[in-house]
Amino acid sequence: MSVTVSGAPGALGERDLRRLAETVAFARDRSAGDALAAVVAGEPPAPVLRHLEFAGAAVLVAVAQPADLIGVLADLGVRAGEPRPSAVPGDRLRERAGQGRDVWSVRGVVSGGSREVELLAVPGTMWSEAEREAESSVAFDVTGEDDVLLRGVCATLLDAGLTADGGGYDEHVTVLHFRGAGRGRLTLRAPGHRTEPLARHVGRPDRVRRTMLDLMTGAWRTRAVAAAAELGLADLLAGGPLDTAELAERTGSHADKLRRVLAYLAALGVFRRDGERWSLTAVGAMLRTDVAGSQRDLARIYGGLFYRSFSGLEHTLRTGESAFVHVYGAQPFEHFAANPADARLFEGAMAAGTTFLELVPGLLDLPATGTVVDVGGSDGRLLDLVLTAGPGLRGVLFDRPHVVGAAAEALAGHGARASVVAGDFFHDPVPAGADLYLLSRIMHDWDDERCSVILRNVRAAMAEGATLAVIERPIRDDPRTVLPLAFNVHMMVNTVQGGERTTEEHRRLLAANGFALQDIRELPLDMAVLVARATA
Ligand SMILES: C[S@@+](CC[C@H](N)C(=O)[O-])C[C@H]1O[C@@H](n2cnc3c(N)ncnc32)[C@H](O)[C@@H]1O
Repeated sequence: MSVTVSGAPGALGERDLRRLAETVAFARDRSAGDALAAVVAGEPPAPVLRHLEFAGAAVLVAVAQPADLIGVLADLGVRAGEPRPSAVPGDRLRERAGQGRDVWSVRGVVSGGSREVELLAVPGTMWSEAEREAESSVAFDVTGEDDVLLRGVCATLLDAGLTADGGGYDEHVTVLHFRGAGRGRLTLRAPGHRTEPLARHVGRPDRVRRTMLDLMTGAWRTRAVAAAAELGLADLLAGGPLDTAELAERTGSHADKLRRVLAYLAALGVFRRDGERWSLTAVGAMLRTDVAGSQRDLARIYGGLFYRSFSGLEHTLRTGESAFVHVYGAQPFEHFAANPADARLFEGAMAAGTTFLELVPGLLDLPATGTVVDVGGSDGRLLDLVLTAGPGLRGVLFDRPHVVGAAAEALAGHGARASVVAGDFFHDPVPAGADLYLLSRIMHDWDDERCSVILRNVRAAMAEGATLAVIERPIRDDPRTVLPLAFNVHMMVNTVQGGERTTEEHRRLLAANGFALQDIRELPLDMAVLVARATA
C-alpha cells in the first residue's frame, strides 16, 4: 500500500510515522479477507472469516512521550484516548525485550468506521526499526462465546501456518497472539475469560522445547525406574504407605537422595506422595516381585544391562556392529550362557514381557489332539499356556542346554504330556512331526540369513500343511505406531544383526523358506501372531 504522509509531527521518526499512516489506511479500507491474507501470506482460510470481525490494527512505535501520539493520530483522522499501560501485549513485549520498561497503549477509532488503531509505544532505544516493523499486527474479534468455536478458530489459524505466541486476559477480553506465516502478527480477541482456550494457546510456545526436553531426558526415567526396581521399593510398599526415612533405612539408602528420586517418580505416576509418606500407584505396583505380570526384571534390564549396551548406539551406527557385542565382548546368548546372573535376569525380563502370551492360545485354533513344539521356548511359559488350553495336546520345548532345565521344572505339572529337548536351532534337528510349531520372539533376534536357517530347520521337521505360528512385533504401515520402531532399534543394539520386520518382510522371508503366511492376529502392545502353513 502507498500512503503520503503530509506533515511530520516530530513525535515519531519518519519510518514509524509512515508505518502508522499505512496502518490507519489499512484498518480503514481493507476487508477482513485482506487483513487475514496479509498475515497468512497466501489464500486465507475462508470458512474462519464467518466467525471473525476485522477489529483493527496495531503498530509498535518508538516515542519519548506517549501522550504526543494523541496529536499524531488526530492528524491521521483517529480520535485517540489517553495513553495507558499495556497489559497483555505489554507483558509479551517486556518479556521479549528482557527489560523492565513500560509499554504504553494509545488507541483510537478510525474516522468513518468502527475499526481501531492501537499504538504500542516503547522508548526509542529499546527496539530496532526491523523489530518494530515485525510487531505490526491485525486484530480480529471472535464472534460467539463458545469455547469450541474459539478452539476451532485457533486450530484453523495454526493449520494455516500461524504460530501461537502468547496471550492473556485483560478487561473482560481474552487475547490470543499469533505470529504470522509471513510478516506481522495477528491478535484474536474473544469476550470473557476463556480459561481453557487461553491455557491451551499459551501452552503452545514451549511445546516444542518441552517435547525435546522430554526426549533428551528419557534416560533419566529409565534409570530412576530401574533404581526403584533394584532397591525393591515396590515390594516394601506392597503392605501400605511408608515414609522416606523407613524406606531409606530398609533399602540402605540416603533418605535425602531417595526422596528426590521418589518425588520424581511420583510426578511420573509411579508412586503417590502424601507429605513424607509414599504409596504405590497401579503403575508402581507392576514393579512388585510377587505379582502376576511383574515388570521388575524388565525395569532392571532396561535400566541396567541393556542401558549399558545402548551406550554403544553410535558405535552401531558408525560400524554396523552390534552395540551389545561392542560393550560386553560377546553376542547376547553367548554372554548369557557365560553369565548365569545376567541369564536369570534376561529370563525374568522375558517373562515380564509375556503377559500378552496368555492371549496366544486363544488365537491359535489349537487342535484337540497332536503335538506342539515351542522352538526357543525359554522358560516354558507359552508352552504351559498352550498345554493348559489344549488338554489333549502334547508339548515339546526346544532350547539351548542351559535353558531347558528351568523349562522342564516349569512344565512338570503337565507330566508325560510335556518334554524338553536341548539343542541348537542352527545346527541340531528340531523335534519332528508335530502339528503346530511356535517361534515366539525368535525371528527378531536374527538377520534374514540366520532366520532362513532356523525356518528351513523348522520346515524340515514339519509335514506339509502343518502350522507355524510366529509371534513378533511387526512394523506397521502407520509410522506413528512407535513400539515396533522402538524395538527395532533395541534389537539393532542388543542382537547381532536382528530387528523387527514389516509384515511384508515376514511374508517374503516365510515364503522363501517353505511357508505361506495366511493370517495375522493382533495382540496387545502391537504384538501379533503370524499364522503360516508349511507349503510343498
Ligand atoms: C528372545 S527369547 C524368546 C523366548 C520365548 N520364545 C518367548 O517368547 O518368551 C529367545 C530364545 O531363543 C533361545 N535361543 C537362542 N539361540 C538359540 C539357539 N541357537 N538354539 C535354540 N534356542 C536358542 C534363547 O535361549 C531364548 O530362550
